[in-house]
Amino acid sequence: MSRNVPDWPPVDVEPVPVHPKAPQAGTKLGPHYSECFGCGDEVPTGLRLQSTMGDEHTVHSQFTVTAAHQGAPGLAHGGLLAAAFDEALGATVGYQLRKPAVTGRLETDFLRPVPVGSTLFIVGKLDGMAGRKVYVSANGHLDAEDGPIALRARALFVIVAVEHFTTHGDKDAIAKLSASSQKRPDLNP
Ligand SMILES: CCCCCCCCCC(=O)SCCNC(=O)CCNC(=O)[C@H](O)C(C)(C)COP(=O)(O)OP(=O)(O)OC[C@H]1O[C@@H](n2cnc3c(N)ncnc32)[C@H](O)[C@@H]1OP(=O)(O)O
Repeated sequence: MSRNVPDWPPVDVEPVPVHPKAPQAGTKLGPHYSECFGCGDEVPTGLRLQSTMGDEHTVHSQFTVTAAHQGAPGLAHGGLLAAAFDEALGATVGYQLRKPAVTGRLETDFLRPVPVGSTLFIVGKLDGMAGRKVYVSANGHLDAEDGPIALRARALFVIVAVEHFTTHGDKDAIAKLSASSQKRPDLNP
């Protein structure tokens, strides 16, 4: 079945300026915040995505689907898969720009069912930037780096000031993020 996919990025973009201190290829990333639903190691019900820097400005993330992630019997819930991609795309942006950014728009194509027990190998890549807008996309391969693509996602992240998190979230957000970051000397060269 053919699918009409709109142009991407949808606007003229510049290359994304990767931060000179972005982690080297092969570096294991995250959790960027121990209480993050997507990657945190202190969230029993979290997705626990594990990410690694790849070559050519990519980030590779793995997400294993458990019984807690079901929608239909034996199959992953679609919204939860979108959450996993939000995390993987956010890591692709955040670790490479080293600037705070939030998801403005996220679109997901579900191409194959994702069974409980399977692992998605998600490869996120930076597609370009226009002002504060960062365009990023990812493919999710089923059960192997070169497995069939089960999901595709595209997102717009918007760079924000750090005050975004203290104003709208927790007044101690910066201290909490900093404390999580201090546990990761590999990310603070
Ligand atoms: C290492 C770190 C790893 C981190 C991983 C974390 C992964 C998880 C990431 C998340 O889930 S973040 C949480 C979910 N997202 C939010 O809660 C964001 C809520 N939305 C907002 O706070 C604001 O709407 C937002 C900051 C996105 C934008 O508000 P602003 O007032 O700062 O900017 P503005 O509205 O002027 O938009 C800036 C540009 O983006 C464009 N834009 C914003 N939202 C858009 C949208 N939905 N679609 C298309 N364009 C959009 C907007 O048109 C504009 O384009 P131009 O510069 O060309 O004028």
